[in-house]
Amino acid sequence: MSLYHETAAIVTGPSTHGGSLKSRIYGSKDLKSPPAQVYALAFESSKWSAVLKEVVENSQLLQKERKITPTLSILLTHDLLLAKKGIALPASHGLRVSIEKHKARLQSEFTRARIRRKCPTVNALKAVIDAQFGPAHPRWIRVNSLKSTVDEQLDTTFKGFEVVPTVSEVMAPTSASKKVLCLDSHVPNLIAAPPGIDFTKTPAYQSGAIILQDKASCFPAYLLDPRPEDGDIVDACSAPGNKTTHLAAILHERGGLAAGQQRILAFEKDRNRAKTLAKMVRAAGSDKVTVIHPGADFLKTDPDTPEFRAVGALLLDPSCSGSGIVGRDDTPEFHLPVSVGAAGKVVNDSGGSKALKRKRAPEPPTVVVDDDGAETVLTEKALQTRLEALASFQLAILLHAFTFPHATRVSYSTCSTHALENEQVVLAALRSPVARRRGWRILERREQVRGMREWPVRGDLDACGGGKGGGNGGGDGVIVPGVVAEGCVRAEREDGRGVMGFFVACFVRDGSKDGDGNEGDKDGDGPFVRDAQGRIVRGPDGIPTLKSTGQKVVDLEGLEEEGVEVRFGEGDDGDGDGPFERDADGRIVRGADGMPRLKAGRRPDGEIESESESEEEEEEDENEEDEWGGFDE
Ligand SMILES: C[S@@+](CC[C@H](N)C(=O)[O-])C[C@H]1O[C@@H](n2cnc3c(N)ncnc32)[C@H](O)[C@@H]1O
Repeated sequence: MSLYHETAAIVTGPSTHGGSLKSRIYGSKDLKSPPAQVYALAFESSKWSAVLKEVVENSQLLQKERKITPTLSILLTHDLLLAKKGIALPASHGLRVSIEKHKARLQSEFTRARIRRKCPTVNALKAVIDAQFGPAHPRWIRVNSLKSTVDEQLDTTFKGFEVVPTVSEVMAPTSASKKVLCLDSHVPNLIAAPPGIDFTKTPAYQSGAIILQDKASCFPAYLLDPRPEDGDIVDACSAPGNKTTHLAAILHERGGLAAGQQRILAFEKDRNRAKTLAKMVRAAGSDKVTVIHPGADFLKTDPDTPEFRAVGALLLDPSCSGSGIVGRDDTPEFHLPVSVGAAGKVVNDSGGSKALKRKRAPEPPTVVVDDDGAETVLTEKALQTRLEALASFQLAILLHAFTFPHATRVSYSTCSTHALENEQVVLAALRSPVARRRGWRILERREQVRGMREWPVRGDLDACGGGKGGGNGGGDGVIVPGVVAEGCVRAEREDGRGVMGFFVACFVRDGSKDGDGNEGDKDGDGPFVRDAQGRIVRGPDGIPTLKSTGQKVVDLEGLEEEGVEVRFGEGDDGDGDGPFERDADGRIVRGADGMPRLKAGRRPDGEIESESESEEEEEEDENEEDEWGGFDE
């Protein structure tokens, strides 16, 4: 069966699977054509079917070609007039021959339909159709403060754009390809532009001055609110690096990086994804302050290792079900053309105009998305099992972060809409022995940075145990559901705010409990010795000194014996230019994984590097540059 017959059968046939168009297609065991192709054809043809119905009826195609059913006529006309590659059938295939015979007539009816809609070009008509049916989602652009400023971008990349006050004006169908933008009122340095404008070819995008990143995905680093006094910051699950680079931008603005006080320690378990992370970090200009641990499982790190003694804050964005980013499946109505036969009878292959769109009955979410964006349709039971496994992994990451000796802030986020991965993980973490022992509590709404405090969509009260009340969000063992729910931040797809589905919460503690080394922090400004400006004092080796002991937090001499990985963004050694190899221009030389190379051929993992190995890495590194396709959202 051809792609067109299979798609027509899905579009018109009775649904045995129920649920959305996507789950019906991906759940069908009988399809011979690739499900993605069937879905794209069904969805796109539905979007265009109101226009194509006119084209087919006015060209009298159905009267002339009796073998083409009304459903097939829409699918074929769509590909003939709108698909880049035309009809996906061999040139001699009967269906292709039947439709291509009428190309000139169909084309001229299409032009008439376009003019009736007052669209001067096909692209203008496409923009109108996309705006009607495309996701109501602006293009979110984060100006990377490591490389540029909002003002600079308004004068260059966005020159000629009209600044409008609300994101709904940017998302309005009439704005689809208009030069309008909105400066976000919650997240600093964030701009919303219409989805129809492609920024990936702009110099700003290519140089890393702007990064395409959904607004909700900017919440974790912003809510974590890292400051110079927090010391080193861990990003536990980093690739592709949107939040890692956002952390760097925030720290840069606060002067922590300029003073060389802080590093970002970025973990990524998957080595391939760590390569993407390294590219993104380099392109965003934050490579000098970011130490990437490629292939490293954050859960296997030992928080008591001297390398982590200066870690004051952690950002946790672990793998999740991805239900917040599942593509919209709000399938448009499929308009069928009507053909009047010789006897004046209406000919129709499915009994009149049929809506593809199922009633929006509550249906269990059945699609999950992995870290690489691959979608899987699951039964409700399988979904529940998957969510439980994810939730226990997410909780493990959170509880591990709670044990870092000097950590006082931890953000936890997912792009999932399921309470099981969100509020319930937060509650379980607050109830955990380590949270109680070390005084971890939720960062209450009133304590959050302005933009997050003012963001109106909060956690699910029922999922937090219901009820309302004052009090606090943990810490001394008292967990008040209303406080926890208000402390949690949610983002909902399709609520008119133009964001993806997302969840974030931040945990804090005062750092004086549990004999964790902070007892020397009597003045409340953290565990390290500071200069008159309040900056952490580091020795020539870049290591801070603890107030409590007067000793450096890392005993470098002892490290090698202990087999500890020593990795610094920047540092000094005997000859004053740091421990890493540098090129003729003084730039740090990095391996294929983005890690700086230690001098004397010593790799950060402590092994001696052979010459041939190092050449291979360089070659690989060059190839990677070629593959760099820009930032992902
Ligand atoms: C949701 S993605 C992170 C997205 C990233 N924070 C960003 O904003 O670009 C989760 C990442 O965590 C990684 N990961 C999962 N488990 C991990 C672990 N135990 N240790 C380190 N990385 C892990 C996955 O490979 C994946 O790349």
